[in-house]
Amino acid sequence: IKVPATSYFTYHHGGSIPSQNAAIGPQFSQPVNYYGSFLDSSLKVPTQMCPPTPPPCTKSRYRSLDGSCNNLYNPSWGVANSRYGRLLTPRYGDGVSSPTASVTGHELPNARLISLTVFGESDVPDRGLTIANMQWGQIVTHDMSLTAGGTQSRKHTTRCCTDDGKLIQSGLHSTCFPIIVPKNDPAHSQTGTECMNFVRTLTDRDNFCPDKTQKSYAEQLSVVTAYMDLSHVYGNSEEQNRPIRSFVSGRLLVDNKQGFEYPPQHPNASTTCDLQTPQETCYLGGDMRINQNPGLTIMQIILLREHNRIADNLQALNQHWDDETIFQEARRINIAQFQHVNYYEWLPIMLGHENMLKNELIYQTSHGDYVNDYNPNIDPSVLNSHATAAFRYFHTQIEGQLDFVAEERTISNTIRLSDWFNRPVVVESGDNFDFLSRGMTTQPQETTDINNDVEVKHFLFRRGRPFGLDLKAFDIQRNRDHGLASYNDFREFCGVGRAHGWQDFIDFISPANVDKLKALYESHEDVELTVGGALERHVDGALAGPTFLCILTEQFYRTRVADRFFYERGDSNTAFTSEQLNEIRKTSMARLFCDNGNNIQQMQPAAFRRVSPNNQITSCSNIPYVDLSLWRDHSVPAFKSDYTIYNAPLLVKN
Ligand code: HEM
Ligand SMILES: [Ca+2]
Repeated sequence: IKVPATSYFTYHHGGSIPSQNAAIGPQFSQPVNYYGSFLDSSLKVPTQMCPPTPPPCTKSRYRSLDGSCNNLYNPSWGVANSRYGRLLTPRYGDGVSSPTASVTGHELPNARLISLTVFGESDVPDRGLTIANMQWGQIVTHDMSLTAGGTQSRKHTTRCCTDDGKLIQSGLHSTCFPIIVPKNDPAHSQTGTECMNFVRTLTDRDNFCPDKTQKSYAEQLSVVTAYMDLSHVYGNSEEQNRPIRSFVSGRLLVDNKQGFEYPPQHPNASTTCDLQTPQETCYLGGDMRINQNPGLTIMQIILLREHNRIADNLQALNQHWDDETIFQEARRINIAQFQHVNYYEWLPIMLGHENMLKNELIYQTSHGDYVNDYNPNIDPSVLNSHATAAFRYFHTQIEGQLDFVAEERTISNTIRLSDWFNRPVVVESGDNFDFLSRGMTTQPQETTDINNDVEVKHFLFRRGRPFGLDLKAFDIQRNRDHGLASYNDFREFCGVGRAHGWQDFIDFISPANVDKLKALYESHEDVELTVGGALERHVDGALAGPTFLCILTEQFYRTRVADRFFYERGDSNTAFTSEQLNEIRKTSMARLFCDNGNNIQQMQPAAFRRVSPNNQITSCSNIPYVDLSLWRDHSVPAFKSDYTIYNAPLLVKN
């Protein structure tokens, strides 16, 4: 399919707002914050701890932990605990903060019902991609955003439903927005569950300091740095970073078990993991979601071990460097490698290589070329439409059965995802780390389509019970909670074309699916972004339809050009040497598995892709590596001369 000429392909480049259709009345969303400047004043914080204005930024060689001072003109852009960005004004039911309602004023159709009737649950293996591709996506997500006040780990402390699945009738908490289970639900009717606990995201209206930039409607807060800075490995503040550092030789803190490094034990395990015994492992990392599922935990451990591997190399090369210098230099290299894998290996699979080149998300670089297009006018905030709808579309790629795979790539065991949510012990017993890593790089992910695996559709976080939550229903409910503008609003914004009736959706949505929507929603204006976008036929070469692709493309453009520390920059204060940059560009997912498994000897060079005649398993020694000897520093601590830490105050307590 070809995308219409007026589409997103060029829309973020001349700095102009896309033209508006004059026929659109004021009831429809209009672009706001196109280049975003509303965040440039104070942040909202609980009244009792409104901080003084932060001190002016010092020009550091290193990123702050909370993201502050990345943008020197707007130091609070992209920081942890700030607002998501918006492309279009929200559609709250009351225009201020209540969940989206139908244009008729009625409630929107039940989220679980939409999940059950519009979205399927067939398990179709992807023809080309491995589970590692899906799993890396979740790692990218966790670096960029996390809704405030939520938890994805265990039972939420705010209860909207009773433990036996009934709606709490009186005194319902103001943040409750439970999903009511339809009467004839194929799963939950078996156990009599009538209510799924769902808690609304905290916004800038929830008990914060006075702020002159307060708008007439609520904005949700994200608790992690918007920058692609491995905040999930290093934490989002000094307070989160300190307990996970060893303060020796620049290393992150690890527990040594059978000779291998694992994250330290969480001091309050029972609050975040679903332990079967009090002794069971539960990890502490830079992000509270580290224990959520085994594949994610493995990726977090790989990035943790990679930090320590780099630190050990730097220490050996530079005996005169102190702990802080090694820590910051290793962190800087680890982030650079991560950004490289994201922009040059992973995102092209998701967004399409051509699309990325065309929109200048990447360039055709050679050797050590710098890319100097940093733009301090662009707000790096993660777009609400990206985090709450477009990027969540890839939940369709989740595979619910995880194979254990031996070095010769034979399957020795298979586990159910829902037996291991928030129980990371599975990754550290015996050879499981390597068996699961090879499973991830052997087993196909599920096809990017309208299906969601039953393990996340009926059994999410089931904690030993027969059934659990529904991730698709959650995504739909979250879309309403955040009051996202409608699918049709985004179609127009993205140049896909505003639909004037149901029939106009059939350009990208199959007639059968349009009929399903028509049977559920009262108006075509009611169809939500997370629903409509997920039904679109994909754009050639990408894994999303034109509306989602527009949002994803815009997001990853901003994430790169709004990051002063992006690894390809040539700025003399922060740049790698051109030779070092050339080395960073050799990073690959395959090499990360090789270097950080317990004992992984072989891998296919393109680990996000299935083994094939063009992508054969080979010895790790054949896979290119980053030569860290280029970081030998002859000029005694040259790096330390302009090194300062910006000690940002904690803005909002989690
Ligand atoms: C086994 C794999 C995964 C599981 C179990 C999982 C589960 C979840 C859960 C429970 C939430 C919070 C739902 C809510 O309360 O609103 C969530 C949010 C999200 N997920 Fe996933 N997910 C997985 C993989 C992925 C992948 C592969 C991607 C994308 C490539 C992704 C993207 C997102 C995004 C963008 C959010 C919102 C983040 C935020 O701003 O808070 N997830 N996921
Ligand atoms: Ca981050």
